[in-house]
Amino acid sequence: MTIVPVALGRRSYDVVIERGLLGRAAERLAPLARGRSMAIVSDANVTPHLATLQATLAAAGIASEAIVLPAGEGTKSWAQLETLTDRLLAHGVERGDHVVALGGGVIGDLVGFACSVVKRGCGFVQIPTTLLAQVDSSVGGKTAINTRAGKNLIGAFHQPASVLIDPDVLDTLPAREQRAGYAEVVKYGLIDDSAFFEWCEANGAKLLAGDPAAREYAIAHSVEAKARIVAEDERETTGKRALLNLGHTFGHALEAEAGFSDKLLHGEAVAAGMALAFAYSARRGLCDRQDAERVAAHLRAVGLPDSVAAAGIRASGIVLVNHMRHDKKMDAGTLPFLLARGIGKTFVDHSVDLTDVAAFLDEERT
Ligand SMILES: NC(=O)c1ccc[n+]([C@@H]2O[C@H](COP(=O)([O-])OP(=O)(O)OC[C@H]3O[C@@H](n4cnc5c(N)ncnc54)[C@H](O)[C@@H]3O)[C@@H](O)[C@H]2O)c1
Ligand SMILES: O=C(O)C(=O)C[C@@H](O)[C@H](O)[C@H](O)COP(=O)(O)O
Ligand SMILES: [Zn+2]
Repeated sequence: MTIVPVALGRRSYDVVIERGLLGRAAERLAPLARGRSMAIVSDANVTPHLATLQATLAAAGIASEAIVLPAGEGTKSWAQLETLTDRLLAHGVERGDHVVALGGGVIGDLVGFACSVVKRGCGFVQIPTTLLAQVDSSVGGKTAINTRAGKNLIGAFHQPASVLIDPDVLDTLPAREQRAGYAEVVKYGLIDDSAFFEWCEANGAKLLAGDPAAREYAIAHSVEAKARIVAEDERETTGKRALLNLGHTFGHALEAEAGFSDKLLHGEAVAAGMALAFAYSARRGLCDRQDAERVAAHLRAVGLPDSVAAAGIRASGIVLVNHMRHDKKMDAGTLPFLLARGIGKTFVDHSVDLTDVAAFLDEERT
């Protein structure tokens, strides 16, 4: 078992990582249940794991009500937020209760946001069931839904009370979703840990094939990296947490162009976005072209997109840049960009000209 503390003063919590933990989750959830029925929110593809969780709770004498929402990015919407908050209120959730988010980043982000507003805030627990959610979205308290204007534009910071990670639930996750989650694993190496990027180059294929040791190492290492950054800059005000946005300004623009649909998964968009951030850094003379090519080569090697075209997007540079103008990092008309001086040397650049980014994206298409 690995326990990673997320140190946030009175909002501190532990991330527990242990194979088979789902079947023993009642031990950790009992104190949070307070003898009341727990609402468990999940999606239609996670029902086998939902059954395991409800059975272990029932065996421990804890009642639960399942709220099963449609799967997919479209569920991070006003409509599903309304459905979910209505269901939570009908369940009788109190401010002192803890709602369980059992699913990927979509369920985690939606449930976290719902719990930040229901009765002006109730507790929640993350039990992430995708690689992406285990290495990234379940930790750190960013919660949100998407709107017509863009990705994650309506949301709140609301920390979970606990994060319970069972790597074995990934056995049922489709290969494409494993790859998408792996993009956020690679991200930690690219941000500030070149040794971890080398580990990814050597072990990424093994991890994606379901090797338990590689999987557990990647999850623990990623959670430790995220916990360290979030503890330093919980609300993304100092620039430190913004590093976790590497590849996301490009990536969110690609996702918006894909209509937040299964055509392009978040992790796939982030993979292409990270390759673009490195290629743009090289074009600006900030980092060696070999580094940019090495990043792209690793992403391609594991089957992730490394360009706008490989992400299946045909939009012009200006169309993509217009999506970027909605980015939450926008500050008095300028958009801080996550660029790199090399692998493991990501930094925030405040001098990026969006017209130049549009020109770069147009060149990149040809
Ligand atoms: N809050 C954050 O810090 C943060 C960080 C990264 C990403 N995100 C958000 O997370 C979302 C993406 O999350 P995701 O990649 O987990 O997507 P997801 O939640 O849509 O899950 C991916 C797919 O896998 C299915 N699934 C989940 N667990 C499964 C399992 N164990 N077995 C079989 N199928 C399973 C789901 O039903 C879905 O179809 C995006 O909206 C992104 O913006 C948030
Ligand atoms: O936790 C963070 O901070 C991140 O940036 C993690 C990202 O992987 C995640 O996709 C996040 O939701 C993006 O942040 P946003 O503020 O641009 O929505
Ligand atoms: Zn992300």
